[in-house]
Amino acid sequence: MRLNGEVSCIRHEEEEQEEEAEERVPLTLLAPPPSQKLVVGYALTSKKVKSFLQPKLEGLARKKGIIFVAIDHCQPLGNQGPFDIVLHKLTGKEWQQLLEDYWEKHPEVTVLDPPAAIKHLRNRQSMLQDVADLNLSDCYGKVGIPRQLIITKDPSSIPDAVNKAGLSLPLVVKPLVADGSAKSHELSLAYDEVSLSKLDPPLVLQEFVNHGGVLFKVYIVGETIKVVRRFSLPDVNKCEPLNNTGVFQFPRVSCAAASADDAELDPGVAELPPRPLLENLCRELRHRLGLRLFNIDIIREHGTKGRFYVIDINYFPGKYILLILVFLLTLAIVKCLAMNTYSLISSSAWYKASSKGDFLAVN
Ligand SMILES: Nc1ncnc2c1ncn2[C@@H]1O[C@H](COP(=O)(O)OP(=O)(O)OP(=O)(O)O)[C@@H](O)[C@H]1O
Ligand SMILES: O=P(O)(O)O[C@H]1[C@H](O)[C@@H](O)[C@H](OP(=O)(O)O)[C@@H](OP(=O)(O)O)[C@H]1O
Ligand SMILES: [Mg+2]
Ligand SMILES: [Mg+2]
Repeated sequence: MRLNGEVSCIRHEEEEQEEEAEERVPLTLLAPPPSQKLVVGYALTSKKVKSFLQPKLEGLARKKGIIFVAIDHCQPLGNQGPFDIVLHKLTGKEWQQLLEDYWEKHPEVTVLDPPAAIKHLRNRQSMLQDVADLNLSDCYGKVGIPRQLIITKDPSSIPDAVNKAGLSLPLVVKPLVADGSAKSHELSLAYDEVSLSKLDPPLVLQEFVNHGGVLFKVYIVGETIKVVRRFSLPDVNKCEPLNNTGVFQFPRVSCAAASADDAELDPGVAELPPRPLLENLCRELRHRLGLRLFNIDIIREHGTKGRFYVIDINYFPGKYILLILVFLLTLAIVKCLAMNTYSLISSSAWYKASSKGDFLAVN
């Protein structure tokens, strides 16, 4: 079995993604007529521009009739463009207001994704609410969220609150706000009750779920789902939690550049979540969240076959950018078709290719 986790060499991962996309996506079938251009306005942080808008991607997009144009996020959007699609990942009320004002006047523009829907993911409580409400359970497994407690003030009351809620130690301590800032990714593990009163709310305290040190990153791009394995935190011995005391900060493990490609993993840990279960979960979340570009982090409780927990949802993640390009191309074609400017031969060929599921596969 080939493990497809994070790889240490960025180039290697880019090449792999490109090969995968080329294998799966009949890109030649996806070219709108040369006269038809799709303008994608983007409002991204400089970090995101660097990781997403790589020259190779821009070049490929241009060949397919997609042009990326930087949006000045301090000026009204109506004075810029016109845009067919607005792709954005910026926080801030001013930007949100500018975008909403623009969208109200230009409902024909595709906004990836609606600001209100993204906002839902900026709070770790509301982020997982839809997964909890969904309470998905079928013959392939069960998907829930870890038991958790939200603390907004008074750290001295935390030990009592944890006791009352019946949460067991250790607890994963996460900042309530998940706005992409470095601080919002500062997580720690709290091993004892006394240390809990030294924490700095607003926080989410989440029960640690043993999962064999491997997590699944599920990328959702429109209708497409892509799953990879990443190394995660190792299991903790819950029978002797008192061996450890204190609060330990841990680094962004899931982003760490550690390859799982050649790792010898227990098959029960490495096995991907069942595809029908993921398809069901992703379809539901896509609708409930109203998002088209996001990823979910999901873990399998160690020792179980089908007990899964969603622990994190991120908007417009950094990987699988070629899938995003393909998604933009499909939007371009849909637009061309709507305007009747796309030839029948090309469209039927494209539909044939896409309905074969060439690039919709979960693997
Ligand atoms: N409840 C949990 N049980 C076990 N491990 C957990 C739990 N919550 C988080 N982790 C571990 O901590 C890591 C970081 O947690 P989480 O994904 O919530 O943080 P994040 O900062 O939002 O990460 P990302 O970089 O994916 O946005 C996870 O990848 C996983 O390894
Ligand atoms: O692409 P993967 O490895 O899945 O990691 C993503 C994280 O999961 C996201 O949380 C990051 O976004 P934020 O920093 O905005 O949370 C996201 O940051 P990005 O927006 O800079 O790409 C990625 O680091
Ligand atoms: Mg995560
Ligand atoms: Mg996250």
